[in-house]
Amino acid sequence: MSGTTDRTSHPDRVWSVADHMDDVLAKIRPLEPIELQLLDAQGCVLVEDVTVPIALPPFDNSSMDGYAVRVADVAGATEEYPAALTVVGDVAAGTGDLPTIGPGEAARIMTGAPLPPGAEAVVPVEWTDGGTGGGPAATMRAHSADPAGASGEVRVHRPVEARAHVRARGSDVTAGEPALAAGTVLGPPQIALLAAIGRGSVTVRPRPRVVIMGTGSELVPPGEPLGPGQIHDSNSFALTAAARDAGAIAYRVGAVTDDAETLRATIEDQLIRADLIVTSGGVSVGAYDVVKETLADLSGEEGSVEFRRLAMQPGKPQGFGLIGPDRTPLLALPGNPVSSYVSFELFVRPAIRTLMGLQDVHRFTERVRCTEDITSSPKGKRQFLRGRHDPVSGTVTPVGGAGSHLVKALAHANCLIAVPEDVTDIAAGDEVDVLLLG
Ligand SMILES: Nc1nc2c(c(=O)[nH]1)N[C@H]1C(S)=C(S)[C@@H](COP(=O)(O)OP(=O)(O)OC[C@H]3O[C@@H](n4cnc5c(N)ncnc54)[C@H](O)[C@@H]3O)O[C@H]1N2
Ligand code: MOO
Repeated sequence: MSGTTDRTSHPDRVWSVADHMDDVLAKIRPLEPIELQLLDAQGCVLVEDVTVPIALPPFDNSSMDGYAVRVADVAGATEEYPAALTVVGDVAAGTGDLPTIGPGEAARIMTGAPLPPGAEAVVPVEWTDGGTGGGPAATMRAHSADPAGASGEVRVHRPVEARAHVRARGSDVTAGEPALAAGTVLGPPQIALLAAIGRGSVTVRPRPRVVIMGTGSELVPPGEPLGPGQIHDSNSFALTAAARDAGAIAYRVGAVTDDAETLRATIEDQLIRADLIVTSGGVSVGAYDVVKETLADLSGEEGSVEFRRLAMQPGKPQGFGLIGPDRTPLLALPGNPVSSYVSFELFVRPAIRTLMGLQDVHRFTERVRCTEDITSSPKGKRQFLRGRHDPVSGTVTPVGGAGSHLVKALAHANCLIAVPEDVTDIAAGDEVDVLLLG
């Protein structure tokens, strides 16, 4: 993001979205790498170059259920004039004890089983009589139901070329070649490769542990009845879900009442398990805005949190600082539900992804045509309206209004429409930038 050069924190300063984001990201470092079990490393960034220790496949093996044969024995075979071979045994996947295939012999072989010595190719069972003495087989009989299938005679109906239906040793990877480079994000396919080459653990940057704290004496958890003046706590749930979605291990702390001592004690308790703390609510100018009241007073060993006004709507009031002995980053988001979510998308998500060591920390932005007029975006502020992006027509339609309490519209949006600071009106058909939320 570009930023202006004025970084002084004068209380009257109004921060641009870009400057606040730059300031947050400049003070956050990727977490130290640790060794994690493979599945715990999902979604993490690899910090080692992984080399293949063993060839894959480790041995020549069959790609079909069928018969391991010598090519000359089945040359010219047809259904009318089949090649009759003596079955000398079964080779199941996992077998180490292999029969040797001599002239005129075959072994029943299963997909993934090692090609036995002497065999040059595999004939699928469908090209044989399956040892029944009848017509073409559709399948093999289970060994448990017909142990005799591993012996007797099989009639082969078609010839095969050398190495047909054989997966060669090392045809996937060879020992010593690079498997994955440092910097790779471990998704399911990368975890497949690591497991296949025998890696049970890898060195990665861990997922950040993010503590999400709702604040406000009016808040009641969903599932409990509301008393007079109360509302359900939705922010701590939305932000916890968003933190998980960003890649974090998220811990939700139920709503803390508007009491400075309780808030201070709760934050102190949570610091032990947090790489990042996110609060919602209590950052404006009211008489009960205890997040601001409590955190603005921190000093010395406790660290510090600065409260700012941003040229942004929603999301004007924001707090950011480094607190506690480890200087844990804390982002204090405004309480209005849409404000807290939009603030998360713009500032917390990139912070989480920076802690993870990821390169792409921001949501993808696209420029698309707006289907409706947008009027009265506040001058001098970057407005983020909720929108429904249609990738087929390349358009976006605003959902709901600008109110930062409109949770339903948020739930029906799949993008944020960014209206620049110097723009107040957008006409239907004009192009706008959208941040894609999916
Ligand atoms: N006189 C002024 N008043 C306000 C200003 C201002 O500049 N001058 N700014 C407004 C803006 S913009 C915002 S945003 C809010 C921010 O307020 P707070 O961060 O102090 O948030 P609260 O007052 O605690 O709550 C605001 C609103 O959101 C509801 N809320 C809070 N937490 C939750 C939650 N976990 N789940 C669901 N809803 C929540 C709360 O009940 C309030 O309705 O300040 C404006 N005021
Ligand atoms: O900035 Mo507040 O976040 O507009 O509702």
